[in-house]
Amino acid sequence: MTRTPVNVTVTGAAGQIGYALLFRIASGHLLGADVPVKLRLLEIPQGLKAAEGTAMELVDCAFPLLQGIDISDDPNVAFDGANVALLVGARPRTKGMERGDLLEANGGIFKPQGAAINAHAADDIKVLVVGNPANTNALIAQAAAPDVPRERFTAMTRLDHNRALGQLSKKTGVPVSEIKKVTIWGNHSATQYPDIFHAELAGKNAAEAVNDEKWLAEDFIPTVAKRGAAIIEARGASSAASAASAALNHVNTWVNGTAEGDWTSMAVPSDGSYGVPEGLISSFPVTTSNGSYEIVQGLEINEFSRTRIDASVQELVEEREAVRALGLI
Ligand SMILES: NC(=O)c1ccc[n+]([C@@H]2O[C@H](COP(=O)([O-])OP(=O)(O)OC[C@H]3O[C@@H](n4cnc5c(N)ncnc54)[C@H](O)[C@@H]3O)[C@@H](O)[C@H]2O)c1
Ligand SMILES: O=C(O)C[C@H](O)C(=O)O
Repeated sequence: MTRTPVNVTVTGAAGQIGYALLFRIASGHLLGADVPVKLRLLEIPQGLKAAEGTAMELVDCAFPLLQGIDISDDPNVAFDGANVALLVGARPRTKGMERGDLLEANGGIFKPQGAAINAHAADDIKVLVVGNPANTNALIAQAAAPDVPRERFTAMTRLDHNRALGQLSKKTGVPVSEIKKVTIWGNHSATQYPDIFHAELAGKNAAEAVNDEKWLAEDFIPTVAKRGAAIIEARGASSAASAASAALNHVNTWVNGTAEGDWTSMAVPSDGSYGVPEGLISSFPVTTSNGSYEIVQGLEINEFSRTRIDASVQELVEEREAVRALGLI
């Protein structure tokens, strides 16, 4: 039987993450090697020509799974029938811009996009927000989509999760494939907390195996948390291929499930678990199956972790207060 194609909407399609993402979606890395897709690309008017160029290249790849590409600058068109939405396009911080200005500018993007998702997306819509500040942009889009179940709005901390795996592997020599149960808590920002106290390295507790709290506090945590800035410094542009790869991982895991004995990190609406105020879109350890996720329960949080989780969550609280004051949620 021929499968119905899945409609995947990508915003910011002509940007650098978009360029690293679209070819892999079309070749089956988002949903699976047997799932046909239709791409719906959203750009601002100035980005349409470049998006058309990318669409020409996608056609030229003759991907067997790609069953159509539509391009629009109208969110109501781009989200029509969307089953998966990757909200990548965002307003970057420019010189002289305060955090409040950044949140307001992004409100102008994510509020109408949330409303368009509410009005036009498919009933099974799953949303991943990549564009920064990702957690709070997801909150803005969610607030504008009251008819969509709130748990369908998520933000990306999978890149941070993957960065943590990479750093642990580099330190210990244990291959990434044998590292499990790493967690990113909180915001996708420099306050995030990469936690290895529950992680396993080749079956052994990672914090015990590493046994080096100085490295943990002074090297591992800041390296992971500030990796985005380090990439910008080195490349002169923010992470693109690794961000695209993490976005594919996030959705693929959400749809197809976490491996037995492992979990992943996703920023999802809090249900109050681990003292994170309800409704904040904060990163947690989650397991997924049958297209749903659950926050891992019952983990013991030591003092070292508690302070760091609370600091990142406090930043999210402040961002929520700021967008509330701006009338965005
Ligand atoms: N969550 C993460 O882990 C993570 C990692 C890396 C980058 N990011 C963020 O992802 C975002 C995109 O990064 P990039 O490198 O692709 O940026 P980019 O500037 O190369 O591309 C952004 C694209 O979005 C488009 N755009 C802007 N407003 C739009 C709108 N209203 N509708 C549709 N498209 C719109 C722009 O025209 C541009 O083509 C940035 O906010 C970046 O900070 C997040
Ligand atoms: O775009 C940025 O500011 C950095 C990005 O969020 C990243 O983590 O690489």
